[in-house]
Amino acid sequence: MTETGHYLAKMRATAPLVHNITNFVAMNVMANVQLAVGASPAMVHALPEVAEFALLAGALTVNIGTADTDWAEGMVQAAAVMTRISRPWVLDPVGVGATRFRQDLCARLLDLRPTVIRANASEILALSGLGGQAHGVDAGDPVEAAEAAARVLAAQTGGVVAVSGPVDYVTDGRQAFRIGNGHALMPKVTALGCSLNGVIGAFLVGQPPLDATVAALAYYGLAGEIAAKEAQGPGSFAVAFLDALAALTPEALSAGAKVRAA
Ligand SMILES: Nc1ncnc2c1ncn2[C@@H]1O[C@H](COP(=O)(O)OP(=O)(O)OP(=O)(O)O)[C@@H](O)[C@H]1O
Ligand SMILES: Cc1ncsc1CCO
Ligand SMILES: [Mg+2]
Repeated sequence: MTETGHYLAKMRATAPLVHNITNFVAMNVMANVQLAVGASPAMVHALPEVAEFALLAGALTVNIGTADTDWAEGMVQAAAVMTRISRPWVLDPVGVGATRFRQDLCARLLDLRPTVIRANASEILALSGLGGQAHGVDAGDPVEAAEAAARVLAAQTGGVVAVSGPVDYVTDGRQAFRIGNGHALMPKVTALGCSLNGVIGAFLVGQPPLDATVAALAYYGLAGEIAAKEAQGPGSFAVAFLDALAALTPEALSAGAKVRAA
């Protein structure tokens, strides 16, 4: 694999416009994360304009965390546009195991073949129909428990599947990687998983999906490690994390990335 820093440098050089249909909890955090990494975020979900806006973006992210009926239609319309014009899009099936509405919406979105699915282990298990022990939107299963489900989903969609957790697992159904970067404070700040989708989306623009996703995860986790060194707890960590994302250089990423083939 090419060095991870290469993908960060290329993303920053293009400063891609990323269209996000995300949840109310994540909107502000995610936009700030995307600005910190060097991308250009736009949070657009209104049904009359969402498909039109998708045409402008280099990548789309779809997160079902606080969807309602109109948002769901907008997600399907925008994802259909991206698939039709061969641009990348990322699906985060937040809390998919919890309700019928989430399951039905995710089934429609899976049919549109997301370039990348990024979720915690419990969501990947639920999405593949294998169950899982979610606590609402939080994971209750270890990453290893979802690795086989991730491979099944990747084969089904033809895309990349990323399972986040203490050690992330990424596969396209043929190759797989584990990324050891990250810090235990990350799941203590809400919407950091959601915001990670936005970083993956930015890395996907004009770059190969599997390698771009691995690089985005290593970058995100390494920024978490750096931020944790000065944080007193989840509050100061959130602030330090934005600073670390902005300050990390491609060279430091290549040096600090903990990526191994699985
Ligand atoms: N225990 C941990 N140790 C180290 N890194 C972690 C740990 N848990 C999560 N991470 C990292 O946190 C980031 C977000 O992943 P996480 O699995 O928490 O997403 P999520 O459950 O979808 O979060 P949310 O729904 O709150 O947005 C990833 O970069 C992941 O590697
Ligand atoms: C807490 C929460 N509830 C719905 S979406 C969300 C953000 C983390 O997934
Ligand atoms: Mg999540």
